[in-house]
Amino acid sequence: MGPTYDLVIVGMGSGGTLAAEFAAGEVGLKVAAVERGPIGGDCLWTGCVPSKTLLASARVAHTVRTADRFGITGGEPEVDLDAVWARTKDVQGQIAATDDHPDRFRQMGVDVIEGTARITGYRQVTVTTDEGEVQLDTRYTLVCTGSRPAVPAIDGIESVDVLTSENLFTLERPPSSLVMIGGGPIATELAQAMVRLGVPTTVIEQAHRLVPRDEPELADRLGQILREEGVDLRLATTATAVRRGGDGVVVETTEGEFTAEGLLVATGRIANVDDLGLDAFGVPVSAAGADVDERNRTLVPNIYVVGDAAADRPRFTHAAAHDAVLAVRDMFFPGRGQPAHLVPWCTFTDPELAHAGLTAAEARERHGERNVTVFRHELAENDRARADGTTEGSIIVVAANDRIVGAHALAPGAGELIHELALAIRFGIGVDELSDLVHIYPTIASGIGRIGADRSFDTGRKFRAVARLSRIFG
Ligand SMILES: Cc1cc2nc3c(=O)[nH]c(=O)nc-3n(C[C@H](O)[C@H](O)[C@H](O)COP(=O)(O)OP(=O)(O)OC[C@H]3O[C@@H](n4cnc5c(N)ncnc54)[C@H](O)[C@@H]3O)c2cc1C
Ligand SMILES: NC(=O)c1ccc[n+]([C@@H]2O[C@H](COP(=O)([O-])OP(=O)(O)OC[C@H]3O[C@@H](n4cnc5c(N)ncnc54)[C@H](O)[C@@H]3O)[C@@H](O)[C@H]2O)c1
Repeated sequence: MGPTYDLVIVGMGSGGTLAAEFAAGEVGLKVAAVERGPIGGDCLWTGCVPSKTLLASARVAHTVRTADRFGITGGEPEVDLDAVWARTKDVQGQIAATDDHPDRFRQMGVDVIEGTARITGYRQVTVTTDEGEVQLDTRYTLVCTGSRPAVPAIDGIESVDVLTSENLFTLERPPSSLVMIGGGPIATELAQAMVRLGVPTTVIEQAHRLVPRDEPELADRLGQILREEGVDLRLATTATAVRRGGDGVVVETTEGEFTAEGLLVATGRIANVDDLGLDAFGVPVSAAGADVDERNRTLVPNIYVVGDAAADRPRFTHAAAHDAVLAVRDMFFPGRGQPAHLVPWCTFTDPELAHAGLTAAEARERHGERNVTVFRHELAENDRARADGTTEGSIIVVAANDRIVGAHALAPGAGELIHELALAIRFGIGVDELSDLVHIYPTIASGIGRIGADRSFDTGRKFRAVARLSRIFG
């Protein structure tokens, strides 16, 4: 007799839920899915959903605060933090009751098992449930166990209550002031949200800019915007010690001391692979995750690892979801489906900062200085941005040998408009061709068309100049 299951999925977050939907709902495989907490994972409970919900409330507060700019009487908004926090829980509840409800997966034919899984054989997963241990025999195992916040070993950190993305959203209300250690996307989004909601916030980042993986010029401008909104941004500053004091927490840094009621740490992640037992079967694991190739295969042919649990993979919901479906395709329809060539991302501040492909510096390093051209559109010259009063930002397009290899936007809705440029990178489109698409006026994205139009005008001019010279000298 063969194994009971075609596929056992460990972890029902961004990767696991999509894999279950595809494997059971679309392909009709016999699937078991093990989850030790509520379905939805980091994205629903501690990540994307609560942070974006918070940012939405913060945007409203900011609009009220700055309404005068639009000829409407505004003023300092009265923010009910309990209600703001309750709203995030409400939105989470709506998703948990619909898209991420266990019964939705059961209706697809998935055996949803509540418990903690371990890999106990090449084709076996053991689950510890409230009722005892259950052994699942399976042809394939897909591990999507996610990651958790890494709390750095700063002197004294164990002596204070540390907030992270895991517990911030479970509070009834946030502290009255915050120091954040780390200036990656988590702290950057939360710092703007907090300050707009009236919670004084200091950000301590050891690098010279926020979101250091993004296009430096745009990251610097975002930092400037956050400063103007009131974030006490301390760049090139490292937290060295933490202690109780001043009715809260004192953070000692290389640039002085900072005090607040609460301390939030967002200094990166640790993959949830340490106690899975993967290493016993020859799969190397570390804090970065389990070793996988570009198709998320481990050294064990029937065990795949995707999402935040995989080492050196982009840590985003969309990346986990794409890789999870690709892994199932690979298991049951080998060779079908493409690994993600390009994973764009966006930091959902206001304005948003979106990223696809190479930064200008990365392009120069890869393609050579003289083969790289950087094109830009300033929102200050964009009619829609003028009308909306959102002229702070730019769209930057990086081309190498006339093909687009990178795109970066600091703009309202940058996370939406970056897709067009990501597609251009994916299919090797040239900057000239951007103007082949008639862009809707007035949109921010029309700036992309303008980059293309200016470029083809430029190319045409150069072409005509060369033709003229060759007529004269040829
Ligand atoms: C504050 C914050 C904001 C974010 N914002 C964004 C955003 O805007 N956009 C974006 O794309 N990404 C965002 N992310 C990142 C995103 O949340 C993660 O990249 C994504 O959720 C990873 O998906 P995953 O499937 O790998 O893991 P998860 O979705 O975390 O799922 C892992 C699941 O596995 C379960 N599990 C773990 N171990 C076991 C075990 N042994 N047995 C059974 N179950 C187990 C866990 O309980 C969990 O449910 C954000 C993250 C944070 C923290
Ligand atoms: N909008 C989004 O897509 C989004 C939003 C939030 C998080 N995420 C995902 O979650 C991941 C984790 O985010 P994150 O912000 O925790 O991590 P991160 O690794 O991206 O950033 C951590 C930052 O902390 C700094 N740091 C580390 N130790 C420090 C110290 N002792 N003192 C001062 N600074 C220190 C680092 O220089 C770094 O910039 C991200 O990489 C991203 O993949 C995505």
